[in-house]
Amino acid sequence: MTAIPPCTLDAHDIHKAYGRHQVLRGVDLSVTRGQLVAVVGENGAGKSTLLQALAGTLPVDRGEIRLTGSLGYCPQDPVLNDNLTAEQHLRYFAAAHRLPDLDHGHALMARLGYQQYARTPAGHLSGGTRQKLNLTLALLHDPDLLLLDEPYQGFDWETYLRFWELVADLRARGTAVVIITHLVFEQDRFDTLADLAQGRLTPRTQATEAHHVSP
Ligand SMILES: Nc1ncnc2c1ncn2[C@@H]1O[C@H](COP(=O)(O)OP(=O)(O)OP(=O)(O)O)[C@@H](O)[C@H]1O
Repeated sequence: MTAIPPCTLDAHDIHKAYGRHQVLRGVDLSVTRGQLVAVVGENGAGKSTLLQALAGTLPVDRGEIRLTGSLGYCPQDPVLNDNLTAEQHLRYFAAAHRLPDLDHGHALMARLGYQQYARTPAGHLSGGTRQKLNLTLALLHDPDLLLLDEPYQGFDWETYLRFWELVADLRARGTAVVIITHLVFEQDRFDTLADLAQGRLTPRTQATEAHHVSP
């Protein structure tokens, strides 16, 4: 009998309230290697709350989250030190992840097209470039699971297309990716659309022919 590969992420019965405002009311989500999952839902539905909970940056009130492997998390608002350059951010994060060099970081910078800003303090970067750096930092250690909260806000069209090429490569190598998105036109790109409403997540499996839609 073939063994079923373990889920990269397995979240069960997640509850989270802010005071008396119950935002998550029993969310279940399983993500396997190479799976690309979209989390959709209205403004205020709790998508960012869910991603923060999955990333472990927000304690939950109830439920269980199991993660196999390493995690990369790209929050909605870049968490950068305005006084450090893009290059210095790479250096700090590389040290934190005990990476031997910055080669991967430099490759990501080049791929996302902002290497000319390597020596610019983050406080002087444009919103889109800050977002590119945010994404680079989440990808630096080549995580097994990537959680992205509206990662392409502020990206120009060229960068947006490069972003999707990058995601396709990651997925082909087995990275599991969860993305919060509001863009209806791109929803065919995902294996699964998971709808967050009334504090619960309802997954819808996409048609298989939709996997390789060109930009
Ligand atoms: N730290 C907080 N304290 C209190 N309430 C919060 C906090 N963070 C979020 N909320 C509330 O929880 C609800 C869910 O917020 P969240 O940001 O998770 O929604 P979202 O689906 O990501 O929204 P959007 O699509 O607008 O980004 C909202 O009503 C929001 O006001």
